[in-house]
Amino acid sequence: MSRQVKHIGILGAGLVGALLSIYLRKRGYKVSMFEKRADIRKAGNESGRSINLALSRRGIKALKEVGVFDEVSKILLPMEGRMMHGVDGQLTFQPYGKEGQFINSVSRGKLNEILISKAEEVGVELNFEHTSKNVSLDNTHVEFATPEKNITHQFDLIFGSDGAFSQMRQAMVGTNRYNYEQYYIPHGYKELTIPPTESGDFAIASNALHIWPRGKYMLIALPNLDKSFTCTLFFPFEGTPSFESLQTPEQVSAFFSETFPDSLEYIKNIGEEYFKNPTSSLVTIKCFPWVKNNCVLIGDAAHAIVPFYGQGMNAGFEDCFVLNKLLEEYSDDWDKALPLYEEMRKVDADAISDLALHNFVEMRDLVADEKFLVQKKIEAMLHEKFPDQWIPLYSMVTFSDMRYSDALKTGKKQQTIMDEIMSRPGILENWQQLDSHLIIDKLKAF
Ligand SMILES: NC(=O)C1=CN([C@@H]2O[C@H](COP(=O)(O)OP(=O)(O)OC[C@H]3O[C@@H](n4cnc5c(N)ncnc54)[C@H](OP(=O)(O)O)[C@@H]3O)[C@@H](O)[C@H]2O)C=CC1
Ligand SMILES: Nc1ccccc1C(=O)C[C@H](N)C(=O)O
Repeated sequence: MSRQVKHIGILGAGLVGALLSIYLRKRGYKVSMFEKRADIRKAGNESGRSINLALSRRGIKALKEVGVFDEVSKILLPMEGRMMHGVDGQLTFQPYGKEGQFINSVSRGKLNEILISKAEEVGVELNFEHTSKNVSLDNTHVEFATPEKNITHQFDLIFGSDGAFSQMRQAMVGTNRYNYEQYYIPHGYKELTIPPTESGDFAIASNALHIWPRGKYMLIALPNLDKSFTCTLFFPFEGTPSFESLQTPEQVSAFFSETFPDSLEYIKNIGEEYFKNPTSSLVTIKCFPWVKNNCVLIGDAAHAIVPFYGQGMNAGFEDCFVLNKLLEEYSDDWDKALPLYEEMRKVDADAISDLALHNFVEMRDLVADEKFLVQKKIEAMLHEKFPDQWIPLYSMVTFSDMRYSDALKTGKKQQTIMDEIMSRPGILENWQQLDSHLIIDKLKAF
């Protein structure tokens, strides 16, 4: 029987749920959104475990489509490249793309507030402090726990945008022949802060994403609107050094002065700061299908990825954009749109999931290697000369909207060619003499 959809329920008013609600309301549906937390516009959002987000092309495109980008643009801080901090305090800058291309540091809380306000403005029914407890995949209803009582609501269609530990996905996992996989990396993360200087300025350059790459782990810092930086230490849970091996303020202090010495000029009282915030874990989750009867997963609920490419939110926003395009194309025939949505997005989510895991190695290790930085320069040179024929992988992912799966495929071909080039003797000194036409021909023939 075909789906007749009038009333849609959305579980989770995080970034993806809130954006999705705007899309669907604008298409004319009655949309009710339910969020476990209190309204962040009133309650604030101080979790002490918030990695700053990097909004880029895909996310921006999805925000523009529903007319919310102008508002969002006011809270963005452009980052034009990576600023690497050596142990000796030496700084090396690596641009992300061509001149004028950048990614945007943005606070999750502030962005979420804008999206929720927009959802309210377009007529989405908002329900806070509603935790979905029981999703009936067969009857399309949900039981919610609220501070007063439990209540059940019935819908024509329900989206689970309730994040990495989705309650709706939990219900799906319990069904026959459901595929589910989760993987915790050996590292966790801890938030630290670089406050503004006494004169109220940024302590370090605000137009870059700062990295202290140290091989097996790293510290990063992204700028905030109040001129502070949110730093994140990505560090193994076990071994030496690790979260386990640093137990006292003295140990932390000694470790930081040895490993990230210049950071101590900016992070005040690291011994105390370190123990203020919790240590959180990092998980990759893959599952399929994303659609069961009239229940649909989207965003992190469908594909939780590690944060290292800065693409989790962009990918979730792109889910909304793609779904909306399919609904447009098939005149809101959900029976046609939903199978295509899950088929297309699953392949792309798997691709960005793998890319994100690899970008951790790039950020914590490769960016400290001269050879890697020269490879980036060669690829930038090729892109400059042949803008449509050689697009570096980072640019395909971040500054284009080609499918993640296509970017991954092309990136692998390019890497094979670059591996051979980088193995040539003297390449570090002579790279500017490379015959770029020959390289492009190789890629075409691949
Ligand atoms: N920078 C960071 O620290 C984080 C970034 N993100 C980014 O956001 C992107 C998009 O995330 P998105 O898919 O929207 O997921 P999110 O985790 O941002 O949002 C899900 C929302 O649903 C809430 N929720 C969870 N369970 C229930 C439930 N049973 N009933 C009702 N509400 C529930 C969550 O509350 P609660 O959070 O209390 O579980 C949260 O507010 C991610 O890919 C990632 O890039 C996401 C999380 C952290
Ligand atoms: N937002 C982040 C959060 C955590 C870790 C990395 C990011 C990034 O954005 C990395 C950036 N894309 C980079 O490749 O340098």
